[in-house]
Amino acid sequence: MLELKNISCSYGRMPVVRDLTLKIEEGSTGLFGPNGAGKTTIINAILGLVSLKTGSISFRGIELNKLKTHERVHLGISVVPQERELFPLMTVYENLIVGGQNVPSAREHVEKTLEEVCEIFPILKERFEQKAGTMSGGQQRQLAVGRALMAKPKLLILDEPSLGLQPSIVHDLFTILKDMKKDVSIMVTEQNVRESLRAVDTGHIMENGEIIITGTADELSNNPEVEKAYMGL
Ligand SMILES: Nc1ncnc2c1ncn2[C@@H]1O[C@H](COP(=O)(O)OP(=O)(O)OP(=O)(O)O)[C@@H](O)[C@H]1O
Repeated sequence: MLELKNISCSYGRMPVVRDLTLKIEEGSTGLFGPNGAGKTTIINAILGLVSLKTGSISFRGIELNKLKTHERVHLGISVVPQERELFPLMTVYENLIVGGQNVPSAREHVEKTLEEVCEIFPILKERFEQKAGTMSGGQQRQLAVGRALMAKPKLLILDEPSLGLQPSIVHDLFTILKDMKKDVSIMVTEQNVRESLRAVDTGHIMENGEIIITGTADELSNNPEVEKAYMGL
């Protein structure tokens, strides 16, 4: 579905992603690693917001390197950024509708997609008239995911969705993501390896801009190195 081939990115002279190769299949994948490992930079490179020093990225067989960000989004890549970036003064309903307007192929299905999103996140329907900025952190995260889904993506990328949420809410969110992967492929970056391994099929552990371990969720859960370094044991 998504293939990153030997990509490198830097900020000025500082290399941040180093000759990284990564293949993301349909289903769900986790990209794990500590603060500063380069996870967000990879997402920005996929969107074309950070340029590649070397390598190439392709999505469903189409090379992205020369495409603008909105063209990449139109191909079916939707990102939920770390900071959520909702429109806080607009209502929940308006935020969702805006999410469905960005991609031409999603526009004609807005009403149906809205129903589907509200089935996944019933709280959003209850709060349609509420201003997004007045909702709790967990509800705002659900809205951010819901808004991204309104674009009917083929690949949904979530950048550290657990950030700033209390553990019970994180648990619920990953349960929802686990169910959602039947309909849309998911790539999630996380520092919270333990929770996210419940929701993904495969995972990649990053350190210093490189992938150091790859495996299925089971393999990573049972890998003593992963347990020691990333699961607080
Ligand atoms: N715009 C920027 N300019 C300069 N350096 C940056 C910029 N953005 C990120 N960096 C640096 O690049 C490195 C990788 O950052 P990145 O945000 O990709 O990591 P991350 O794995 O997503 O971590 P986090 O959990 O903090 O989001 C870090 O050392 C960071 O300080």
